[in-house]
Amino acid sequence: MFVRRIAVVGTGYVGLTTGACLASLGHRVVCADVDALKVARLEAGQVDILEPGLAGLVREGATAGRLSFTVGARDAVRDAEVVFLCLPTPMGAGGAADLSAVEDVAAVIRDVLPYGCVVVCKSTVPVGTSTRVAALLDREDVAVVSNPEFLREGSAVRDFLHPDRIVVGSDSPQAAERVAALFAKLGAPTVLMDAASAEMVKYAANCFLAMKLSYVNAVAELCELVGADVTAVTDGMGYDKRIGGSFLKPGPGWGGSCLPKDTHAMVRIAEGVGVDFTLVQATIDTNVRQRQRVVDKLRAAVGPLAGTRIGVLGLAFKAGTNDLRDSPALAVAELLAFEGAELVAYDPEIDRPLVGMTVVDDPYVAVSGAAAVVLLTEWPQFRTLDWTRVASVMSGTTVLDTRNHLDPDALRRAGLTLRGVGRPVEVPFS
Ligand SMILES: NC(=O)c1ccc[n+]([C@@H]2O[C@H](COP(=O)([O-])OP(=O)(O)OC[C@H]3O[C@@H](n4cnc5c(N)ncnc54)[C@H](O)[C@@H]3O)[C@@H](O)[C@H]2O)c1
Ligand SMILES: O=c1ccn([C@@H]2O[C@H](COP(=O)(O)OP(=O)(O)O[C@H]3O[C@H](CO)[C@@H](O)[C@H](O)[C@H]3O)[C@@H](O)[C@H]2O)c(=O)[nH]1
Repeated sequence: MFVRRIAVVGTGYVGLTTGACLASLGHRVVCADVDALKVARLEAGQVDILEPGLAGLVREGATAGRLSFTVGARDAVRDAEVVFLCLPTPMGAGGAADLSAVEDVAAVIRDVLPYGCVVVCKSTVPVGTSTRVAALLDREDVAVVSNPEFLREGSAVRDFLHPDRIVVGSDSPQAAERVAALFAKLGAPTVLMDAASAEMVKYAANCFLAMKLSYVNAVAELCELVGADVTAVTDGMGYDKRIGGSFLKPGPGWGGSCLPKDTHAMVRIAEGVGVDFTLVQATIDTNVRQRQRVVDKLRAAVGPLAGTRIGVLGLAFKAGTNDLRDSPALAVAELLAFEGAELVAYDPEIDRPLVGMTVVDDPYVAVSGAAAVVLLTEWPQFRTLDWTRVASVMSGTTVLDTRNHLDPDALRRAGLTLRGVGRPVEVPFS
């Protein structure tokens, strides 16, 4: 394997994982960020995001002299053969992807890139961004490659090192081969294509995943009305290999730093070429409805929410992460707070104050005095709470489990009334 000198710009979930994993494959990697404090912490071996295995890889890479950190992109790229752009592309005005960080960095590095290096866009970006980056770089000797990333938060290192596939797109086949070769050791299926198609793969995949989730949430809604149990329904569906059993769990709506912004961006991309992508818009609308459904169920169970104490279990957008970006739990909490509910929340990985609620560091304090408890994130430890103790400190008896995560028998034994999603009003014994 060729050992390459690599620069990674942006040390967030994608950049830090990319840098640490490429260093673990033997490459020499410099990671750059604008955030000087973050760089200082990384230099000291401190990783602030919750990603199993990442801190270990960062320390190993640094100790072996293969991984270093610096502030600002210019110094990082001076000596690089390959430059990965792992920059944020958040939802901008009107829902389109905001490409300013990618464009700023392209403009900042253009005159210091070594002759013949390759610039790789790993950020999720609309079709045409590679061409735009190439125009900003304005360097005939520098090829631009699209290499979308498919890792999930909470399993970033595992997903990076054991990907289902690697997608590499470029209008320069040689540059695409050069980038694909960096990952050769992973032995993953590698799909080479043109840049536009690679850029589209990422949105098409994320929108499909979001559509699957909105579909299952809509099926769950129907199940409640017709008297079916969505758990049995998805079990029966998932054995069909064409459907697959994963991504079929209903919940309080999907969230996180990617699916919400990428679905909105896809709608805008379609609009830009005169297409009304109603399927993706309906996926978004169905998702927004799920949050209101949680509030409606709580109101139906305990009456008007103004002045009513609700215990909230879980704030992160899914279990296994401390990321709150576009968390459905926060969206639900905001709706509850708007109706005047008094919220006391507990999440095992969140210990900072949040607007509209009191965040506590003990689940039993969160549920104390609550007329109802709502579980919004499927942390494993919630299953093993002492539900008899929970029942003894609550003022009411309703537990709304928006993830169908809890053990109905344990709650029933504690004298609590469990309401789930897509299941009969009172969840039967399992
Ligand atoms: N988070 C994920 O699970 C995930 C997975 C696949 C793809 N993506 C995509 O990857 C991209 C990055 O996402 P992320 O979650 O890693 O973002 P992030 O917000 O976690 O990290 C981005 C980093 O870039 C830094 N940065 C911003 N402007 C900079 C600049 N001008 N120069 C240097 N550094 C700068 C920020 O300080 C931050 O550390 C996005 O396009 C996202 O859609 C994210
Ligand atoms: O059966 C399921 C699976 C997921 N979710 C929810 O869906 C959201 C997104 O989950 P997940 O996809 O695991 O989170 P991310 O880490 O944001 O990963 C997605 O977004 C990344 C950024 O683009 C992509 O790289 C990944 O492939 C894609 O799965 C979360 O709110 C989950 O709770 C459900 O409600 N039910």
